[in-house]
Order: sequence, then C-alpha cells, then structure tokens
Amino acid sequence: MIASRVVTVRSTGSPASHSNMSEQNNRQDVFSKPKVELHVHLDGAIRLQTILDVARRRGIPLPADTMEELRELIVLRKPTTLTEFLGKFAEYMHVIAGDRDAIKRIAYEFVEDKAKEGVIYVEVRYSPHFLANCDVDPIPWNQAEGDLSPDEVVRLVNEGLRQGERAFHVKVRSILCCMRHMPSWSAEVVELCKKYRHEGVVAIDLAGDESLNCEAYPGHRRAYEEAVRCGIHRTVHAGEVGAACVVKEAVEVLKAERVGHGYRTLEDRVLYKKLLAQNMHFEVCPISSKLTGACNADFTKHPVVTFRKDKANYSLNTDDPLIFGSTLQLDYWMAHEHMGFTPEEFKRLNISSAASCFLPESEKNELLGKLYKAYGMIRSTAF
Ligand SMILES: O=c1[nH]cnc2c1ncn2[C@@H]1O[C@H](CO)[C@@H](O)[C@H]1O
Repeated sequence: MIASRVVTVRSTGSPASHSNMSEQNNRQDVFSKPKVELHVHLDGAIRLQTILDVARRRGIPLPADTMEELRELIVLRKPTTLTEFLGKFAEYMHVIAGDRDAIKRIAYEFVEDKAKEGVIYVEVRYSPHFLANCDVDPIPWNQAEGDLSPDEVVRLVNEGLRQGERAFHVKVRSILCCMRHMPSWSAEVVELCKKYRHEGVVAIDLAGDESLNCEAYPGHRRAYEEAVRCGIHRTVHAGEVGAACVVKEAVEVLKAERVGHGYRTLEDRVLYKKLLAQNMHFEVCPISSKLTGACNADFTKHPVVTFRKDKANYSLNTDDPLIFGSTLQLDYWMAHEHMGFTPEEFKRLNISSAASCFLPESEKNELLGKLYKAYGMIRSTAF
C-alpha cells in the first residue's frame, strides 16, 4: 500500500545539509503517489546502521562507533566536487565489499527503503567489480584477496533484490556499471549483463569521474558496441560535470538510450535541440547535483527548470542517498519548494520515467497502467 496522507519527510543524513531549520520542519511529502526511480547507486544507498553492523561483525575498525559519528564521516553537508564526492565511497566500501551476507543485505534493505519512499519500480545500479575481492584487478578498497568474484556479486545482489521484491512489493531491476577509470573491467561488465539478462539485469552504465577524461576509452566503447549488438540497454553518466561533448559522445558513439544527469547538454544548443527532438531521457538528481558541485546551488537556476519548460523527458532521482543524507521525498520536496514543481508535473515526469525504463514493452505497459490508475488519469491509446 502506498501512503496517501501527507507525512513529514525524514532525511537519513545530515539534517542541516540542504536548507535552514524552519524549512526543515515544514518539509512534507509533496507527492505521496507511486513513483519510478531510474538513477540510484546501490553502493550509494546503504544504511549507516548496516555499515556499522557489518564492520563490527567482521572486526573491521572504523573511525566511527555510532550512527552520528559515521554520518559525520560519510554525509556531505556542503557542495563539493565530483572527485571529492567519489572519494566518500572509500570511507565504507571496504566494509561491504567481499562479504556475501553484507551484499545480499544491502540489496534487500535497499528495496525496503524504496518501498517506504513510495517507489513501485526502480532500476538500481552498481559496479560488480567494486564489491568483489577476487578475479578483479586491482582488488578495490585495499582488500586482501578473497574468493568473491564480480560474477558472484551479481548473483548475490540479484538474490537480495528478488527477496526484497517479494517482501515489499516493489518491482526492481538492475544496471551494471563500467567505471570511467577502469576500461579493463568493461568487457566483463557487458558479459555479466548478457549472462544475467533474464535474472533482473536490464542495462549497462558508465559511471565514475568524467572530469578526468572527456573521451571514453576504447575498452568502454567496445563494451557498448557489444551491448548494442546483443540488445542490452544503455545509459551513460555524462554532462554531470563533464562538458556537452561527453553527452554527445555518450549518445552518438556509445549509443546511450538515456543520459545520467546530462545537465551540461544545455551548453550546446544544437545538441540539446536534437536530444529534445529524439525524446532523450535525462536522469536528473537534484540534491546530488547541488552537493557534487555539478550545478549551481541555487535551485531556481537548475537545468531541470529548463527541462520542464521544454517538456523534456526526465526523471527525478536520489543518486546516492547515503552520501547526500537524502531520500526521494526530499528530492521531490526540493523540486516543489525551490523550483515550483506541481503534482501535475510530478505525474507527468513519472509517466515519462516509466515510458523510458528498461523493462520489456509488455511490462512497461503494465507499469504505465498502474501509474495512470494511481494518478486518476485516462490513458490515451493510439487508434
Ligand atoms: O553521481 C555520480 N557520478 C558518477 N559516478 C557516480 C556517481 N554516484 C556514484 N558513482 C560511482 O558509481 C559507482 C557504482 O555505483 C560508485 O561506486 C561510484 O564510484
């Protein structure tokens, strides 16, 4: 059941990070209807308590003993840079990576958290290599070599998500990430997408620091070519902090069907017009874009305001709620409070999100039908 009453929005992270205290007390769930989320990182959506529990169980020392101390360490309070933001993962990934129970647990808990946010369909992404401790070079997060491969990571996440789906009645699919700085992993990422396409993996992504290099390495390009060849769906982080040329490459070379963030597309009017005409989907993450320094901290100047004006195809997403101390309701609240988003626009963008999701057509239609019904809208059908 989706709660239909107005409830106060509680952020999991720093209470003062996004606005002043009076705003905080007035935050409400501005759109308590079923939602679709297309851009959220599993490893950026872990519960603080889970990191503490797993660290204790595994005897891994952390510089924090309590939730408050850990929050202090992990949650961003002020806008920073994408590079610095990405450094936050190093505070806790060594706790979860390489541990079978922890990986299943974060996947399961993720679904529960989404259910509480009123999400009925979510596509969650992660790098299988970042959670492994064998058959991965280099072994990430200074872990000792173990026996958990990227392939088994995908199976464990699939299991946790499936159990979560059954327990919390949320439909969940996953996207496997290539990492910008690790082109040597990408061939295996696309192979894993192919191998697990019937077990919930729907697409490939390219994440990481696009400010380091503008052009995708050949390893990524080959992986995306293989994805196209095999009918694996494609999204790419582009134009978040990288220039419009990164978006152009994502769409024209990597054949991305959706763009992760894509804010800087607006700097190339020709490209923007072309993408509008193609109905390209932009996976917008408002709070993220402020705290990574991708966008002006003044939300009234946010690119999504232009996207809305132009009736572009976009979604609203959390990206990494652990690190941003946020929830999906908080992103909606920001859009409502600081950018004037109305319930009608929220309905419209969720319908665009569902129409741009990576489910097969019949399941996509079923999802759209659920939204139309929940929003009290009549679905127009082609004659
Ligand atoms: O906003 C983002 N931009 C680019 N990369 C990101 C962002 N959020 C997370 N990741 C990267 O994606 C990896 C797999 O989930 C994360 O470990 C992080 O390095």
